[in-house]
This record gives sequence, C-alpha cells and structure tokens, in this order.
Amino acid sequence: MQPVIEVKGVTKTYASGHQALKSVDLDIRKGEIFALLGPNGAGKTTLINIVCGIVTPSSGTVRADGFDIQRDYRETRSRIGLVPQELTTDAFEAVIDTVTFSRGLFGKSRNPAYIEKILKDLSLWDKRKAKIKELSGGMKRRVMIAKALSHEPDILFLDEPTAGVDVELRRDMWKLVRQLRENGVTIILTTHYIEEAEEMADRVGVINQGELILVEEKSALMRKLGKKELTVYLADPMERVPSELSDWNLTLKADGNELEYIFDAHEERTGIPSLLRAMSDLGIAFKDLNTRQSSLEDIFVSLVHERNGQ
Ligand SMILES: Nc1ncnc2c1ncn2[C@@H]1O[C@H](COP(=O)(O)OP(=O)(O)OP(=O)(O)O)[C@@H](O)[C@H]1O
Repeated sequence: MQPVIEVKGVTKTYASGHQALKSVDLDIRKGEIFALLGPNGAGKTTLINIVCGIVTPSSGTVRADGFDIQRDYRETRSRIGLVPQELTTDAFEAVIDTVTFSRGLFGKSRNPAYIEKILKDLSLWDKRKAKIKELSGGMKRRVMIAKALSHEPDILFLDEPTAGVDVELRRDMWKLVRQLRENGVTIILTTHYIEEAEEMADRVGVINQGELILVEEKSALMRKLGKKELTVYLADPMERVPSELSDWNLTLKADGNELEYIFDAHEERTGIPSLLRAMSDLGIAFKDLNTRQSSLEDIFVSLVHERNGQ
C-alpha cells in the first residue's frame, strides 16, 4: 500500500545556519498512529512544519496522499489537520465562530452539524458561545484540536498535544485520538511523554539532533530492546556485592537493602535460579523478589544517550 506520507531526503538549514534536519526519510502508513519522540530541539516541529507547508525544506521531497506538498500545496494542505504546539487563535472570538471560520479557510462548504459533532466530541458544546480568552488552558487546547479537525482532514498532526494538560484531559485526548483512528484518520504526534507513545502508538520514530535514528513497531521495539530487571529485597543490608556473585550483573541499591539484577529476558537462561542458589549457599536471605520489564522510556533514554556519547 502506498504510504500516506512519504518524506524523502529532507534537510533543513535555517537562515541562522543551524541544520535542524539531516536527510530524513520516513513513510507514514495509512491509518496508523505514529509517535515521533526526541529531546528538545531534535527537529520534530521542523519536520511537522515542513510536511504541513509552514516551513520550506532546504532539499528533499514530501508527498501526502501522492501529492507533492510544495507543487500541490492546496491539495495536500486540505487533507492535513495540524494542532500546533502554541495556542494561536483570536482571543475575542467565540469558540463556534473560530472553528467554523477555520473550516471556511479550506474552502469547505458550511456544515453546522459536523461542527456541532466535533464540539460535542471535545466537550466544548456548552462553551460554544464563550470567547476564547475566557477559556482555561486545557479548553483552549481542545479548541485548537476542533479547529484542526474542522475541515475533515485524513491526516492529523498533533505537536505535543498534551503538554501541560491535566491527567483527565490527557485521557480524553487519547480517547479522541483513538476514535479518529477508528474513523480512518492517520495520526502523527510528537510527545515528551513517553507514556503517551507507549499507550497510543502503533509505530515509534526517534529523532535526535536532526537525524531519524530509529523507526520501529512499538511492540517490536519493546521486545527487542527491552531488558528485564530483578530486584531482590534483602533481609539484612549488605555493604558490597560478594565476589562469589560477580558472574551476575548486580548492583546494590537502597542503602544496601536491594540487589538489582539486569538480564535479557530473551536468553534461554536468565541466570535467576543459579543466582538464587548461590545466594542461598552464601546464607544471604531475602524478603521478596520483583521483576520489571524496561519501559519505552528506558529504551529511549539509553538510545539517545548512546548516540550523544553520554
Ligand atoms: N525559525 C528558526 N530559525 C532558526 N533556528 C530554528 C528555527 N526554528 C527552529 N530552530 C532550531 O532548529 C532546531 C530544531 O527545532 P525544533 O523546534 O524542530 O525542535 P523540536 O524537536 O520540535 O523541539 P521541542 O521538543 O523543544 O519542541 C532547534 O535547535 C531550534 O533552535
């Protein structure tokens, strides 16, 4: 199937001379939720703004639904909805007017029933007559989403959709994003909350210093790079790890009260039974054991650190 977005060899050097993107290639599949992760300044917004036609690439091409984003700007832009990071909208306008106006900007005919539906989906219907400046930050963010959806796009970009919103709104947004996907909308989101990518994404891309260093199915990524961690809660604290246990990768934690063992869950032998036997032989008693699978956050932090030589 043809990708819904094809980014080929895209670079961006800003007028300041800063190279924000170094030859990015990326295909987005129709109907997926793709999470773009990366530290501050990695180039996420630059990439989104290029696809949305707000920033011009220095080189390379981007196609959306088969159309070139520069040559066929109107075609591609009408298929794309963008929820930008910054809230920019007319403070004195009423919610319903600003959302209706956004639809008109894309040359779509009026459709009050559709506008009513998105305002209801976003719990904004009761506030439809309120001026933007009278809304809370979370509600303003909902208005930005309503505006981005006003022209019924097939592709939705969400740049940090849940930055600074409360837990409840974040859950609501996740629900909404899933609903949109069920209706066939392709979603690309950037986030600093790894939990968000872990919860939502089908695929994950990691961008670092303008380079796309990884694109992977989320589940495969977690299987491949995920390590497991065993914590042994000791009955009595220990000063150092005994030399007899040096075959295992152990770290003493919590003032000597916990032993941490990192192991590869895919190895046939995890080393846990032999470790416990060796501990028993040394008369080391424990109160409890716990194992934990490393999260996407652990994977992300170690990837970026590895790259940056930290
Ligand atoms: N208009 C501009 N002129 C010059 N440099 C810019 C411009 N916009 C962004 N940059 C620089 O390009 C780099 C990438 O910025 P970008 O906003 O794409 O990063 P980001 O990954 O979205 O970061 P964040 O997570 O902080 O939003 C940064 O070093 C930034 O300072």
